[in-house]
Amino acid sequence: MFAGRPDLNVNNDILGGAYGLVFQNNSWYKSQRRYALHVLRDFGLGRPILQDTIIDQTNKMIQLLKEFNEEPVELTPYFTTAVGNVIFQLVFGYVREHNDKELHMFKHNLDSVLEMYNSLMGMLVDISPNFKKLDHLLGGHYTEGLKKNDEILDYLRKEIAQHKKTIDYESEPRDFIDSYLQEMRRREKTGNIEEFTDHQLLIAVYDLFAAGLETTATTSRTFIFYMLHYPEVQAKIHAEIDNVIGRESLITMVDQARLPYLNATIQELQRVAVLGPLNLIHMTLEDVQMGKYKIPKGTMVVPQIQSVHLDEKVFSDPECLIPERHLDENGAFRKDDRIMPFSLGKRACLGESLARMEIFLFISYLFQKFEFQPEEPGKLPPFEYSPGLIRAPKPFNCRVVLRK
Ligand code: HEM
Repeated sequence: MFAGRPDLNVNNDILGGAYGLVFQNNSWYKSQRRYALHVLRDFGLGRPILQDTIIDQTNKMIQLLKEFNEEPVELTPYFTTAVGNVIFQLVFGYVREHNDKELHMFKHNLDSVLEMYNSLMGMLVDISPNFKKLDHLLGGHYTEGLKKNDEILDYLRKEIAQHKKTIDYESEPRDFIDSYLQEMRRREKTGNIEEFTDHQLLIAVYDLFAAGLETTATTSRTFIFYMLHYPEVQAKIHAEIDNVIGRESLITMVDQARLPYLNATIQELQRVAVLGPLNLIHMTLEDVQMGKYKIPKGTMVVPQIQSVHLDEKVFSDPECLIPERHLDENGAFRKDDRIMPFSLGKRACLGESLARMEIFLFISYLFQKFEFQPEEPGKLPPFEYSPGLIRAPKPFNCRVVLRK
């Protein structure tokens, strides 16, 4: 009933209409969602390509951070490279170097487009496209955002064209684009193309970056932010990793169940950090009766995750990070369904398993090797956030100290 998405005018400008995996047409979202989930499962579980990429990217990040020799560093670009490369691997079948200009330009362009959604002009355009005529009076950000959007689309079109030249339709797919092209070919043969078109592929790929990059990178960076504020929690994570895994051993997803304190801290972080306070907009697909209220079909609904995560009736001291609340009396991890950073229901995050794998592996490896300290003793980064749909701590420096 709540599984629809509104038809936003901004999406006509950015995505050419209701396509992709986030804002796609409400009558066929299920088939696209199912297909994307199938591909993610294939690369994540069927063949552990993504786990290998995450571990490789984390090791590269560790090498780069060592080079700072404990001098202050801002971590955003390192998480951008690592998370960006996991999506590059998934979608394009290759990764980029840390200092690769195109990867960071790609992320910069995506940030500009996400800002458009949140801008005053973005909201006005949703009321009427005519407001675009006033963009120059408000600084021209909307027009600028559309230029960046064109650059992203051009980049993705080039990648898809390259895949079309090099794909082997009979072999295992190399990545998401190959899988999708093979599905299109199968459907062509049966005369059943439906919504599996070039444009849908383009926007689906776009959405994997738009939905998967900033979210995962910011969650990981916010984890470090909180560990600066809670050194006693950091010390317990170190102790658990030392006892269970050791300082040198490889960590894989099999080890996750052996690290209850780390799992509890990640769950608690995802509760307290409220990465997406306003979630994504939903729309009712039919009339809904909720108690005494009737919500007509086609109403926009904005679920507010923080109304649960930060409700003191649900969690005592809701603003404090207390991993122990997710451990039972034997120290075993308790998953809490009231904590829903990936949302709920038919439109819940499509990349949840991938994101969970990334966060677990990044964090476990980084804390196996490093202690994270404030830039100066006692100089903690303030709880201040950059404006936007995603609640991201403002950039902060920290010292990355190799554990002896
Ligand atoms: C920590 C990381 C992440 C968080 C917290 C997160 C959270 C969310 C949330 C709250 C939604 C909205 C669900 C709703 O409307 O009810 C969403 C949707 C979505 N996410 Fe994620 N996400 C993360 C990572 C990822 C990754 C890695 C990918 C894929 C590469 C991804 C792909 C998507 C897609 C495609 C949707 C739209 C689903 C639909 O409309 O059916 N996300 N995510």
